[in-house]
Amino acid sequence: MSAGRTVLQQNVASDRIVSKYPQPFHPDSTPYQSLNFHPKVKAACSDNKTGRAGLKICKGVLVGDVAVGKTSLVHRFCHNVFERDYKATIGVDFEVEKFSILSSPFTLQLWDTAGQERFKCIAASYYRGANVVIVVFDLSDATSLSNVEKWMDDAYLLSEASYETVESQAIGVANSLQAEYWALSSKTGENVKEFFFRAVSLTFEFLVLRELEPNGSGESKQIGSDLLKIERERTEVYEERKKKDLKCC
Ligand SMILES: Nc1nc2c(ncn2[C@@H]2O[C@H](COP(=O)(O)OP(=O)(O)OP(=O)(O)O)[C@@H](O)[C@H]2O)c(=O)[nH]1
Repeated sequence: MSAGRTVLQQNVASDRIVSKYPQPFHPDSTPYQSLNFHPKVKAACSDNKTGRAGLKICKGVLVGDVAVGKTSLVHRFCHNVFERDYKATIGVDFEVEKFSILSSPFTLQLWDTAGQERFKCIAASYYRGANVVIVVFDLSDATSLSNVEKWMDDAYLLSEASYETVESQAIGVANSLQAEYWALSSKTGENVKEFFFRAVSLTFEFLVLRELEPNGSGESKQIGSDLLKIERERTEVYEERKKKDLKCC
């Protein structure tokens, strides 16, 4: 936790409190159209005698091409710093951020994976059990967008395109993957907090709803599991490829 942040009860910093449903980057850039937390989630959190909405942890994994800005994004959000000099991630880095969402504690584990080809196999093992997968690309590098689909194991190639064209294509890619798109800058900090608040709140809502289901932790097909579904498919394809050879570390 950065020095200078006010720390409240349960070790949650004052700037990690979510009381309103964070909105998407753009209404067209998300499959999640709710404007508010689910009424059941609100009710469970306001009447938390059962403790059902308490002590939740979620796992978020950042993936994407080499040097697209995964580490910078994590450092901007977790420590409010930006480093101009590129230092390659070796293997995987790990951060923990504590939130209070609708007055319930919620912990986000962030796994920042390396984009370099030689670390891909290591990164794949960290995807398992992820509640949210964040695929990062560089808006100034159309190739890194075309590789988003490689990361999600879908074939879709982009030609040379302007920033606006890349962005509208990115929204299309996100829509086709049932994922949500955000443009942000780790350099200036623009949209970084909004993005993580959104990601952690959607995951929180999903986990609370899943717990409120009659049979407890039944498999739901909403938010987190969509992301998990994509990831599971990705991991399955990866496992298949691994069997067929592929130079793996
Ligand atoms: N202008 C600008 N530069 C950025 C931004 N985010 C990252 N960078 C720069 O991009 C370079 C790569 O950033 P990293 O965060 O290390 O990239 P990465 O994806 O973690 O790299 P690997 O872990 O090796 O895959 C660095 O020189 C950063 O300063 C951004 O939002 N704007």
